[in-house]
Amino acid sequence: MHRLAVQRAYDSMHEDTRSAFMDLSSSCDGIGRGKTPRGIYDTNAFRLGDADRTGGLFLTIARMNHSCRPNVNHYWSSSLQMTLVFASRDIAAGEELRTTYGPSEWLNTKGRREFLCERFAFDCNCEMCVEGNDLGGDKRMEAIRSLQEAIALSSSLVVDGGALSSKWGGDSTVAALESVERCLALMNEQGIDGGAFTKSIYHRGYAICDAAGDDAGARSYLVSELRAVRDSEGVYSPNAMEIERVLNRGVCQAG
Ligand SMILES: C[S@@+](CC[C@H](N)C(=O)[O-])C[C@H]1O[C@@H](n2cnc3c(N)ncnc32)[C@H](O)[C@@H]1O
Repeated sequence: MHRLAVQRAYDSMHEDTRSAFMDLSSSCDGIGRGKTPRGIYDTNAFRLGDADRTGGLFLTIARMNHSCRPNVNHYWSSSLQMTLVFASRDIAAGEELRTTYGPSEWLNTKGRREFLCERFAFDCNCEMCVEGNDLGGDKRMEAIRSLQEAIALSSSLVVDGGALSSKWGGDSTVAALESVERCLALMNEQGIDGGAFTKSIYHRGYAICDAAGDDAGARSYLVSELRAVRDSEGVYSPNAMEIERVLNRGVCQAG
Protein backbone atom coordinates (compact mmCIF):
# COMPACT_ATOMS: atom_id res chain seq x y z
CA MET A 1 0.00 0.00 0.00
CA HIS A 2 1.20 3.53 -0.72
CA ARG A 3 3.05 5.24 2.13
CA LEU A 4 0.50 8.09 2.36
CA ALA A 5 -2.44 5.65 2.45
CA VAL A 6 -0.76 3.76 5.31
CA GLN A 7 -0.04 7.03 7.10
CA ARG A 8 -3.67 8.15 6.70
CA ALA A 9 -4.94 4.81 8.06
CA TYR A 10 -2.46 5.10 10.93
CA ASP A 11 -3.55 8.66 11.74
CA SER A 12 -7.19 7.60 11.90
CA MET A 13 -6.55 4.68 14.33
CA HIS A 14 -7.78 4.67 17.90
CA GLU A 15 -4.92 5.23 20.32
CA ASP A 16 -5.00 1.60 21.59
CA THR A 17 -4.97 0.22 18.06
CA ARG A 18 -2.12 2.53 17.13
CA SER A 19 -0.11 1.33 20.09
CA ALA A 20 -0.78 -2.37 19.22
CA PHE A 21 0.15 -1.58 15.60
CA MET A 22 3.43 0.07 16.60
CA ASP A 23 4.22 -3.00 18.76
CA LEU A 24 4.35 -5.18 15.64
CA SER A 25 7.72 -6.04 14.19
CA SER A 26 9.26 -4.31 11.20
CA SER A 27 11.89 -5.82 8.96
CA CYS A 28 11.16 -3.39 6.14
CA ASP A 29 12.48 -0.17 7.65
CA GLY A 30 16.18 -0.93 7.33
CA ILE A 31 18.62 -1.73 10.11
CA GLY A 32 19.25 1.08 12.57
CA ARG A 33 16.23 3.10 11.48
CA GLY A 34 13.20 3.46 13.72
CA LYS A 35 9.93 1.73 12.87
CA THR A 36 7.60 3.54 10.47
CA PRO A 37 3.92 2.79 9.81
CA ARG A 38 4.83 1.86 6.23
CA GLY A 39 7.61 -0.50 7.36
CA ILE A 40 5.28 -2.17 9.85
CA TYR A 41 2.56 -2.45 7.23
CA ASP A 42 4.88 -4.03 4.67
CA THR A 43 6.19 -6.51 7.25
CA ASN A 44 2.82 -7.61 8.57
CA ALA A 45 0.17 -7.24 5.86
CA PHE A 46 -1.38 -10.39 4.38
CA ARG A 47 -2.75 -10.55 0.85
CA LEU A 48 -6.52 -10.52 0.54
CA GLY A 49 -6.87 -13.20 -2.13
CA ASP A 50 -4.76 -14.06 -5.15
CA ALA A 51 -5.54 -10.93 -7.17
CA ASP A 52 -5.01 -8.49 -4.31
CA ARG A 53 -2.06 -6.10 -4.48
CA THR A 54 -2.40 -3.99 -1.36
CA GLY A 55 -3.18 -6.52 1.40
CA GLY A 56 -4.65 -5.99 4.84
CA LEU A 57 -3.19 -5.90 8.31
CA PHE A 58 -4.81 -7.90 11.15
CA LEU A 59 -3.32 -7.46 14.60
CA THR A 60 -3.69 -11.14 15.59
CA ILE A 61 -2.54 -13.00 12.51
CA ALA A 62 0.26 -10.47 12.01
CA ARG A 63 1.91 -12.37 14.88
CA MET A 64 2.16 -15.58 12.86
CA ASN A 65 5.62 -16.46 11.65
CA HIS A 66 6.32 -18.19 8.38
CA SER A 67 7.21 -21.85 7.93
CA CYS A 68 8.05 -23.65 4.71
CA ARG A 69 6.29 -26.60 6.41
CA PRO A 70 3.33 -24.74 7.91
CA ASN A 71 0.90 -26.23 10.40
CA VAL A 72 -1.86 -23.75 9.46
CA ASN A 73 -3.10 -22.13 6.25
CA HIS A 74 -4.66 -18.70 6.01
CA TYR A 75 -7.39 -17.87 3.53
CA TRP A 76 -9.07 -14.55 2.75
CA SER A 77 -12.84 -14.98 2.60
CA SER A 78 -14.28 -12.11 0.58
CA SER A 79 -17.83 -13.04 1.61
CA LEU A 80 -16.97 -12.91 5.33
CA GLN A 81 -14.39 -10.11 4.84
CA MET A 82 -12.09 -12.04 7.17
CA THR A 83 -8.88 -13.96 6.93
CA LEU A 84 -9.57 -17.47 8.22
CA VAL A 85 -6.91 -19.76 9.65
CA PHE A 86 -7.17 -23.55 9.30
CA ALA A 87 -5.00 -26.25 10.87
CA SER A 88 -3.28 -28.26 8.15
CA ARG A 89 -2.40 -31.10 10.52
CA ASP A 90 -2.77 -32.02 14.18
CA ILE A 91 -1.19 -29.35 16.36
CA ALA A 92 0.03 -30.04 19.88
CA ALA A 93 -0.97 -27.75 22.75
CA GLY A 94 1.63 -24.99 23.03
CA GLU A 95 3.02 -25.54 19.50
CA GLU A 96 3.62 -22.31 17.59
CA LEU A 97 1.20 -21.67 14.72
CA ARG A 98 3.08 -20.99 11.51
CA THR A 99 1.57 -20.25 8.14
CA THR A 100 3.29 -19.75 4.80
CA TYR A 101 4.02 -16.27 3.43
CA GLY A 102 4.73 -17.06 -0.15
CA PRO A 103 5.14 -19.40 -3.06
CA SER A 104 8.50 -20.65 -1.86
CA GLU A 105 7.51 -24.21 -1.18
CA TRP A 106 8.88 -25.91 -4.30
CA LEU A 107 12.44 -24.68 -3.87
CA ASN A 108 15.38 -26.25 -2.09
CA THR A 109 16.55 -24.65 1.16
CA LYS A 110 18.89 -22.17 -0.52
CA GLY A 111 16.21 -21.12 -3.02
CA ARG A 112 13.55 -20.70 -0.34
CA ARG A 113 15.82 -18.73 1.93
CA GLU A 114 16.89 -16.43 -0.92
CA PHE A 115 13.28 -15.90 -1.95
CA LEU A 116 12.16 -15.09 1.61
CA CYS A 117 15.11 -12.81 2.22
CA GLU A 118 14.53 -10.87 -0.98
CA ARG A 119 10.76 -10.70 -0.70
CA PHE A 120 10.26 -10.40 3.09
CA ALA A 121 13.69 -9.39 4.38
CA PHE A 122 14.32 -12.22 6.87
CA ASP A 123 16.51 -15.30 7.08
CA CYS A 124 14.11 -18.19 7.46
CA ASN A 125 14.58 -20.17 10.66
CA CYS A 126 11.72 -22.63 10.11
CA GLU A 127 12.05 -26.30 10.94
CA MET A 128 12.34 -27.29 7.28
CA CYS A 129 15.07 -24.75 6.51
CA VAL A 130 17.03 -25.70 9.63
CA GLU A 131 16.72 -29.36 8.63
CA GLY A 132 17.96 -28.49 5.10
CA ASN A 133 18.98 -31.64 3.28
CA ASP A 134 19.73 -33.64 6.44
CA LEU A 135 16.80 -35.98 5.79
CA GLY A 136 16.95 -35.60 1.99
CA GLY A 137 14.58 -32.62 1.99
CA ASP A 138 16.35 -30.67 -0.77
CA LYS A 139 16.40 -33.64 -3.12
CA ARG A 140 12.72 -34.24 -2.39
CA MET A 141 11.81 -30.60 -3.00
CA GLU A 142 13.71 -30.61 -6.30
CA ALA A 143 11.88 -33.79 -7.35
CA ILE A 144 8.53 -32.27 -6.32
CA ARG A 145 9.29 -29.20 -8.40
CA SER A 146 10.15 -31.25 -11.53
CA LEU A 147 7.05 -33.37 -11.09
CA GLN A 148 4.88 -30.28 -10.62
CA GLU A 149 6.24 -28.82 -13.85
CA ALA A 150 5.67 -32.07 -15.75
CA ILE A 151 2.13 -32.40 -14.35
CA ALA A 152 1.32 -28.76 -15.17
CA LEU A 153 2.55 -29.26 -18.72
CA SER A 154 0.54 -32.49 -19.12
CA SER A 155 -2.68 -30.99 -17.87
CA SER A 156 -2.22 -27.75 -19.85
CA LEU A 157 -2.13 -29.87 -23.00
CA VAL A 158 -5.46 -31.31 -21.93
CA VAL A 159 -7.02 -28.03 -20.89
CA ASP A 160 -5.77 -25.83 -23.75
CA GLY A 161 -6.38 -28.06 -26.73
CA GLY A 162 -9.45 -30.19 -27.22
CA ALA A 163 -7.65 -31.79 -30.18
CA LEU A 164 -4.82 -32.87 -27.96
CA SER A 165 -7.18 -34.70 -25.66
CA SER A 166 -7.82 -37.27 -28.36
CA LYS A 167 -4.08 -38.00 -28.54
CA TRP A 168 -4.08 -38.17 -24.79
CA GLY A 169 -4.69 -41.79 -24.17
CA GLY A 170 -2.82 -44.87 -23.13
CA ASP A 171 0.70 -44.50 -21.86
CA SER A 172 0.77 -40.72 -21.58
CA THR A 173 -2.23 -40.73 -19.23
CA VAL A 174 -0.68 -43.46 -17.12
CA ALA A 175 2.63 -41.58 -16.98
CA ALA A 176 0.93 -38.29 -16.04
CA LEU A 177 -1.06 -39.96 -13.27
CA GLU A 178 2.05 -41.70 -11.97
CA SER A 179 3.66 -38.25 -11.69
CA VAL A 180 0.62 -36.99 -9.78
CA GLU A 181 0.78 -39.89 -7.33
CA ARG A 182 4.57 -39.66 -6.93
CA CYS A 183 4.30 -35.93 -6.28
CA LEU A 184 1.61 -36.43 -3.62
CA ALA A 185 3.69 -39.16 -1.96
CA LEU A 186 6.80 -36.95 -1.86
CA MET A 187 4.80 -34.04 -0.45
CA ASN A 188 3.54 -36.36 2.27
CA GLU A 189 7.09 -37.55 3.07
CA GLN A 190 8.26 -33.94 3.21
CA GLY A 191 5.41 -33.00 5.55
CA ILE A 192 3.90 -30.43 3.16
CA ASP A 193 0.74 -32.29 2.24
CA GLY A 194 -1.74 -29.86 3.84
CA GLY A 195 -4.75 -28.97 1.72
CA ALA A 196 -3.43 -25.63 0.48
CA PHE A 197 -0.48 -27.32 -1.22
CA THR A 198 -2.17 -30.46 -2.54
CA LYS A 199 -5.44 -29.06 -3.89
CA SER A 200 -3.93 -28.00 -7.24
CA ILE A 201 -2.27 -31.42 -7.66
CA TYR A 202 -5.57 -33.22 -7.09
CA HIS A 203 -7.14 -30.85 -9.59
CA ARG A 204 -4.55 -31.80 -12.20
CA GLY A 205 -5.27 -35.48 -11.53
CA TYR A 206 -8.96 -34.77 -12.05
CA ALA A 207 -8.32 -32.90 -15.35
CA ILE A 208 -6.10 -35.68 -16.69
CA CYS A 209 -8.61 -38.44 -15.84
CA ASP A 210 -11.53 -36.38 -17.11
CA ALA A 211 -9.82 -35.79 -20.48
CA ALA A 212 -9.04 -39.51 -20.76
CA GLY A 213 -12.70 -40.39 -20.10
CA ASP A 214 -11.86 -42.07 -16.78
CA ASP A 215 -14.92 -41.00 -14.80
CA ALA A 216 -14.15 -43.02 -11.68
CA GLY A 217 -10.60 -41.63 -11.52
CA ALA A 218 -11.83 -38.08 -12.15
CA ARG A 219 -14.40 -38.39 -9.38
CA SER A 220 -11.88 -39.79 -6.93
CA TYR A 221 -9.44 -36.89 -7.54
CA LEU A 222 -12.24 -34.36 -7.30
CA VAL A 223 -13.37 -35.80 -3.94
CA SER A 224 -9.76 -35.47 -2.70
CA GLU A 225 -9.57 -31.93 -4.07
CA LEU A 226 -12.79 -31.03 -2.27
CA ARG A 227 -11.38 -32.32 1.02
CA ALA A 228 -8.16 -30.34 0.50
CA VAL A 229 -10.09 -27.17 -0.41
CA ARG A 230 -12.42 -27.50 2.58
CA ASP A 231 -9.43 -28.07 4.87
CA SER A 232 -7.68 -24.92 3.66
CA GLU A 233 -10.53 -22.56 2.69
CA GLY A 234 -13.55 -23.78 4.64
CA VAL A 235 -16.70 -25.55 3.48
CA TYR A 236 -18.34 -22.38 2.14
CA SER A 237 -15.51 -21.10 -0.04
CA PRO A 238 -16.63 -20.43 -3.66
CA ASN A 239 -14.09 -23.01 -4.79
CA ALA A 240 -15.48 -25.71 -2.44
CA MET A 241 -19.04 -25.00 -3.51
CA GLU A 242 -18.12 -25.14 -7.21
CA ILE A 243 -16.42 -28.53 -6.78
CA GLU A 244 -19.43 -29.82 -4.88
CA ARG A 245 -21.69 -28.62 -7.69
CA VAL A 246 -19.58 -30.50 -10.26
CA LEU A 247 -19.60 -33.65 -8.11
CA ASN A 248 -23.35 -33.48 -7.63
CA ARG A 249 -24.09 -33.12 -11.30
CA GLY A 250 -21.80 -36.05 -12.20
CA VAL A 251 -18.13 -35.70 -13.06
CA CYS A 252 -18.52 -37.22 -16.52
CA GLN A 253 -20.28 -34.05 -17.72
CA ALA A 254 -17.81 -31.75 -15.95
CA GLY A 255 -15.63 -31.10 -19.01
C1 LIG B 1 4.28 -10.90 10.18
S1 LIG B 1 5.65 -10.81 11.26
C2 LIG B 1 5.50 -12.24 12.21
C3 LIG B 1 5.39 -11.99 13.68
C4 LIG B 1 6.63 -11.43 14.33
N1 LIG B 1 7.65 -12.46 14.49
C5 LIG B 1 6.31 -10.84 15.70
O1 LIG B 1 6.91 -11.21 16.68
O2 LIG B 1 5.41 -10.01 15.75
C6 LIG B 1 6.92 -11.11 10.13
C7 LIG B 1 8.31 -11.02 10.71
O3 LIG B 1 8.54 -12.09 11.62
C8 LIG B 1 9.84 -12.63 11.41
N2 LIG B 1 9.69 -13.99 10.86
C9 LIG B 1 8.56 -14.57 10.42
N3 LIG B 1 8.78 -15.81 10.00
C10 LIG B 1 10.09 -16.04 10.16
C11 LIG B 1 10.92 -17.15 9.87
N4 LIG B 1 10.46 -18.28 9.33
N5 LIG B 1 12.24 -17.03 10.14
C12 LIG B 1 12.75 -15.90 10.69
N6 LIG B 1 12.00 -14.81 10.98
C13 LIG B 1 10.68 -14.87 10.71
C14 LIG B 1 10.53 -11.73 10.41
O4 LIG B 1 11.23 -10.74 11.11
C15 LIG B 1 9.38 -11.13 9.67
O5 LIG B 1 9.69 -9.88 9.10
